Amino acid sequence: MFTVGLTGGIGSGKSAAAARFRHHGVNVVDADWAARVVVEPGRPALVEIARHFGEAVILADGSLDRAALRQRVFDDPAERRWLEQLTHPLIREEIISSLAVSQTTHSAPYAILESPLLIETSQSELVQRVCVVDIPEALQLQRASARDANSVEQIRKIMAAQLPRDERCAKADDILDNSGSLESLNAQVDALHRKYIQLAAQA
Ligand SMILES: CC(C)(COP(=O)(O)OP(=O)(O)OC[C@H]1O[C@@H](n2cnc3c(N)ncnc32)[C@H](O)[C@@H]1O)[C@@H](O)C(=O)NCCC(=O)NCCS
Ligand SMILES: Nc1ncnc2c1ncn2[C@@H]1O[C@H](COP(=O)(O)OP(=O)(O)OP(=O)(O)O)[C@@H](O)[C@H]1O
Repeated sequence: MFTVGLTGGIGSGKSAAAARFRHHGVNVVDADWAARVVVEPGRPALVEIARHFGEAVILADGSLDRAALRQRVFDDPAERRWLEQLTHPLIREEIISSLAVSQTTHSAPYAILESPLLIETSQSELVQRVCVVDIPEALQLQRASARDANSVEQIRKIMAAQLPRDERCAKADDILDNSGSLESLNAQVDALHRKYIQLAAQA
């Protein structure tokens, strides 16, 4: 099925845009969700993580202590790369399975892959078009820190591990400007939805 990649840095508004695409009956597959599934208790990747980082990243109930691992990997790029080489191939497989159900379960003629690291990884091979949710970096920092328990310092480190704004926008086929209101974002998504229906029909 024709698939559009929806990307943007942390706190840019991908989830907000994705919610509007879902409202139109589009199957939105979320890479952050896939990243959680592959490290659930009982999955081999969680055993590997515990072996590499130690029991300090495992909670009493046996699940991953995400805050502890976040601290470890965004403080040390080598540790982040280790985690990525383990999880990214698994995340990709999970995404492929979730995209496969689009045709049978959703009314829209195209699917969305929502991913913060679409352009940074081989996930870009899974899409025919790239849509970037764009906001100035200062606003990104402000919205992400208002939402998360993460400190401003930690969000800066996460942003540093992602593509710079200009490089991401340079790879975009379409750009959603989310520096304004949610109403403005929704109106832009509605226009893109109409465009993607046409593109899917031609594909
Ligand atoms: C380090 C982990 C455990 C922290 O979990 P936590 O629940 O705190 O954050 P969550 O997964 O919701 O991610 C929040 C945001 O951080 C950013 N982020 C996450 N991982 C990465 C990464 N490897 N590089 C750059 N940014 C990242 C994204 O913008 C994401 O939306 C988790 O992010 C993780 O497992 N990351 C590695 C897998 C990955 O690359 N996921 C990104 C989607 S493919
Ligand atoms: N246009 C807007 N006006 C005001 N607040 C907004 C707007 N768009 C999104 N937000 C808020 O900004 C925060 C980040 O948005 P959202 O969660 O959609 O970003 P995201 O790109 O999915 O982030 P992440 O990569 O961290 O998952 C949320 O608290 C959201 O409610």
